[in-house]
Amino acid sequence: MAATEASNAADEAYDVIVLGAGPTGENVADRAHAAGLSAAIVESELVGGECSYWACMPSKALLRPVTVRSEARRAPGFKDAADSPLDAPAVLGHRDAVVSYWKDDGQVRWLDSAGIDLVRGQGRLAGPRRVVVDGGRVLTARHAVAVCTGSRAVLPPIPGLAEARPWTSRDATSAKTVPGRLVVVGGGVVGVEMATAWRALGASVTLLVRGDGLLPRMEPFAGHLVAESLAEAGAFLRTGVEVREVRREAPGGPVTVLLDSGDEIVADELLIATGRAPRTEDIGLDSVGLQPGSWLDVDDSCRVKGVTGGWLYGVGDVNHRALLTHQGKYQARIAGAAISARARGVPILESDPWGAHAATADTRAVPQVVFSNPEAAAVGLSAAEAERAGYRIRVVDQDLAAVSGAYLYADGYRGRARIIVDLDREVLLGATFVGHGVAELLHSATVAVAGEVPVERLWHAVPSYPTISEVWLRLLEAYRG
Ligand SMILES: Cc1cc2nc3c(=O)[nH]c(=O)nc-3n(C[C@H](O)[C@H](O)[C@H](O)COP(=O)(O)OP(=O)(O)OC[C@H]3O[C@@H](n4cnc5c(N)ncnc54)[C@H](O)[C@@H]3O)c2cc1C
Ligand SMILES: NC(=O)c1ccc[n+]([C@@H]2O[C@H](COP(=O)([O-])OP(=O)(O)OC[C@H]3O[C@@H](n4cnc5c(N)ncnc54)[C@H](O)[C@@H]3O)[C@@H](O)[C@H]2O)c1
Repeated sequence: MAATEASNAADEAYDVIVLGAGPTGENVADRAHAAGLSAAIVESELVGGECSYWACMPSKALLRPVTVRSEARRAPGFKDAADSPLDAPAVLGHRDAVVSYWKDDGQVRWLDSAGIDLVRGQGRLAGPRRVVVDGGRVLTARHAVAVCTGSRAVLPPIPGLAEARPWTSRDATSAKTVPGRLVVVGGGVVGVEMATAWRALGASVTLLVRGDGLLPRMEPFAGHLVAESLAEAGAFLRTGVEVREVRREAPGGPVTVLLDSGDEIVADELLIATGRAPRTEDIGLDSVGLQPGSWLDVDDSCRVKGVTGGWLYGVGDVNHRALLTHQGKYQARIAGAAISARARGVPILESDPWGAHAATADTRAVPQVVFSNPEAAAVGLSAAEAERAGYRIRVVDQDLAAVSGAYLYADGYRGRARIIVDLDREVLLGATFVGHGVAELLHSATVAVAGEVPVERLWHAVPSYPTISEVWLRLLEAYRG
């Protein structure tokens, strides 16, 4: 259909059309509907998206028993009981239940109850404000189209890799049996979490990392502590290696991974966890003057730059601002508010930093928990990022094991905490915690960073005794001297 073709009587008109019913798309549609706009959401697979079926939910279902067992092993009275291997079929069965057996009835019911129309099929832009579903049904948007099509795993151009049919994150989160030997390529979040889970479920795991450590986007001590614990769990970690070639002679047979060093590793499965690409190659971006396959370049209200009329939004993974479910949902709340304000003709949007229509946290206060064993949790800038950005900073470190709450939490507790203080404003730019039980500690730091709470006021935020949160006190004492 020509990009300029006018809408006709058979077209279905909505105020807002959302492409992709992942966590982000669901929330854009919900916010639009809550503001009194009509909304349709187009989904080609399962309502709930990657997060619900092949990412956050199944991966955390696999990892939770790993953490529980590890903590139980450090609790007097439990050690022996927790020494036996994990019951892999039970863990995999629980994972299947957590993802509702890859059926989306529950999420569809939620869409119904929220008053959002679901259109099943592959959506493509066909010119301004127009979406064609599966090449037939035509939807038109009075105010906005929000592209929330997410991301998929990338396969690097390694000879023989595609032919070897490696696991991607989808296979690693949905596999029905435990491979005997698993090679994982990539030391980022997916690589670390999946190496942790499958090692604990009984696989012999070799983790191949190109750089010099794990979790390179976090403070270096996070990667060190997680690597130490993976090694103690029996995983093999090889840093500074590059995969040169991959061979699988027969489908389902063993796979051989050849390294630059000349070494060969033979395994039953190979997981490639080397990052993501946007799902924008076949959504008609060319019909509105954009490059198919590109990340969507958006402003702080998540409106795509350079599109005449300003009706196109890119929200969630697809804009590459922060590839996390909670940030996608946050962006959805901001974009939903901006769409409805613009639809009402509000003359000036609240687009200053931290305004209602600016996803400011995306650049200042992104929290992330890596559900490794131990957990690694961080928000805001690392020391290296703060220095690169030109801040005058002081880095304050504390041994988490020295806190009474940690001492009681687990025998032989190991962990570390760091805050980054902006010396000019005396507020926190970032914080990192590594150790058992720190996932739930992170939000305190997120409030401090996003709230730009002055250090002198944080001094009055008294942590309960004896909790791991008491590390806040130690950090502030060390800073104030
Ligand atoms: C293994 C793994 C674990 C993760 N764990 C976490 C975690 O613990 N915490 C966290 O915050 N983040 C986690 N993430 C990241 C998280 O999954 C993503 O940030 C999140 O799913 C992004 O949401 P989204 O709605 O933008 O995209 P998606 O969840 O990818 O949803 C996009 C939807 O769009 C649909 N779609 C695509 N193209 C079309 C089209 N043309 N027409 C119609 N529909 C279309 C897709 O079918 C999909 O349903 C993890 C990622 C991976 C890979
Ligand atoms: N708990 C969580 O919050 C969670 C869990 C999983 C994934 N995620 C999100 O999903 C996204 C994707 O995760 P990911 O781990 O795939 O990506 P990533 O970008 O975090 O890590 C990919 C790693 O692979 C390395 N790499 C790239 N090409 C390579 C190659 N050819 N050979 C070897 N190594 C190579 C990169 O240097 C990088 O360290 C992340 O942005 C993350 O935020 C979040």
